[in-house]
Amino acid sequence: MNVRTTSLTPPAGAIAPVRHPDAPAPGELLGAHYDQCFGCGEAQPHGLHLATRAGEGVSVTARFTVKAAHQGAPGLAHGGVLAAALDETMGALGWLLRVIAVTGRLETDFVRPVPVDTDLYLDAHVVAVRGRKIYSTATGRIGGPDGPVAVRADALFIEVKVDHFIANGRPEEINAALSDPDQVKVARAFEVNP
Ligand SMILES: CCCCCCCC(=O)SCCNC(=O)CCNC(=O)[C@H](O)C(C)(C)COP(=O)(O)OP(=O)(O)OC[C@H]1O[C@@H](n2cnc3c(N)ncnc32)[C@H](O)[C@@H]1OP(=O)(O)O
Repeated sequence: MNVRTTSLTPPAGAIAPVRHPDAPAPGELLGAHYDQCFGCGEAQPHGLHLATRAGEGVSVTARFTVKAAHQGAPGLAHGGVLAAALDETMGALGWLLRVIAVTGRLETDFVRPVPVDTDLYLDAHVVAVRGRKIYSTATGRIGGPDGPVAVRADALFIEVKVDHFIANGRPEEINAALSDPDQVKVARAFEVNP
């Protein structure tokens, strides 16, 4: 029987990530990869509206303002929403590697409660890569980029082909995304190298 490891520690043989030569310059705003994305889409009314910037190496930073719609307990962010913010931030790292990847496993530590109206300062980087497996880590701080840690996560992203979305996504959204006349937007909806 093939027993899958659940460890998020990169295995022997994992290598350092390589920033793609066409990756956006450090400090550059990445913008939404898909305008309906719950994490970053500008046209998604229920979304987190995460604003992500390229960092040095294979790293990004992001800002997320916790809104009333993101509550779990009264006045506090829902843990699943915070996990989504960490997931989305790490998801953006694929754009610096120029690979399409989806989250396979995500482990989150909730360190401090995060009140509504808080700006969460997120940073993420790829730790190592082994074949299709991308090991990443992310931290969310409150009060500023050097503020106390509120949440952190480790994740394993798995590289996929664009067929992953075409075969599994609902046809109406897939067709709408593919028929956008802006080819860069089409490419980014699926995080494909344009
Ligand atoms: C466009 C970018 C948007 C970014 C948005 C933010 C990121 C997201 O939220 S993505 C959405 C959430 N994620 C998903 O929907 C993914 C759903 N899962 C899947 O489609 C599949 O399980 C998938 C693609 C991850 C893996 O399936 P498959 O391609 O068949 O890979 P498979 O051959 O099983 O595994 C490949 C390797 O990864 C490992 N692996 C796969 N899944 C896991 C897992 N959950 N935990 C640990 N290891 C795993 C396998 O053990 C295997 O390792 P090895 O090569 O060492 O044997």
